[in-house]
Amino acid sequence: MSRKLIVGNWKMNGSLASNDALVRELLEGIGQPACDVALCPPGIYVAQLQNLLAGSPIELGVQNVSMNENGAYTGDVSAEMLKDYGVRYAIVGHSERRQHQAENDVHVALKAKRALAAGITPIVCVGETLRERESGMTEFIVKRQLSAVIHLNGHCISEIVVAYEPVWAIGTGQTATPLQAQNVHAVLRAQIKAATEHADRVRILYGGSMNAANAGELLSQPDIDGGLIGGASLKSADFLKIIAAARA
Ligand SMILES: O=C[C@H](O)COP(=O)(O)O
Repeated sequence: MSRKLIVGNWKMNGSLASNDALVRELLEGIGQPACDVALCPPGIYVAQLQNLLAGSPIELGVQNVSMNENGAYTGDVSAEMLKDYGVRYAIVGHSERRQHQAENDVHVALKAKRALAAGITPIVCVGETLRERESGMTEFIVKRQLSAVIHLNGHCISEIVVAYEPVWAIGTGQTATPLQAQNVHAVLRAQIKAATEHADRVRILYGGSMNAANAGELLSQPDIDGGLIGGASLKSADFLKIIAAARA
């Protein structure tokens, strides 16, 4: 497996001043990381982050991308526009967008397609709610979510990143155990293997209350290739510790 990938998803947090301070602290402490690292600020700060991260080992990502090409889509930002700003990754299908913006599997698959067409790597989020887990539907839900993306993107599937984010673990402090996460990652890995002979290129990240204390054990699981970090990515010391825990 290739280098691990650690992605900070700032969600709707930050300001010009606090972004500047956080990125400077990260750049002072990061050295030569043993993994790939990216930050996904709110879209309005993409230009600021492009400048702050220039020439650094940290790449730029975004939290969303339009499912449409340029045109009459008020309020949308296209993958082509994001590419203009040096964006390397786009999170698609985060559960907060599925829940609050009514995004469905088809929207997510289209967003992944637009990102790939623009040369941006989509980070496709999948994950079950607590009720779905308790009903024994975890495998069915994550496979359904990923299969929509596979169906629309065909052989390009080897170019995506997948993030398994159990909804019940996001922002709750209730992390999936390493075994719970590994079991779902193994299911996703098998699904990707059935879709492409290049499945080994696809990194599967874990997200959901990953922090400096639990990152090492989660990242040591055979099918966990990195992390998608929310709250802990807003604190430079914590995020740097997670980066340090991510060795190939
Ligand atoms: O995108 C990140 C995930 O939603 C995880 O967020 P969290 O680390 O705050 O639980």
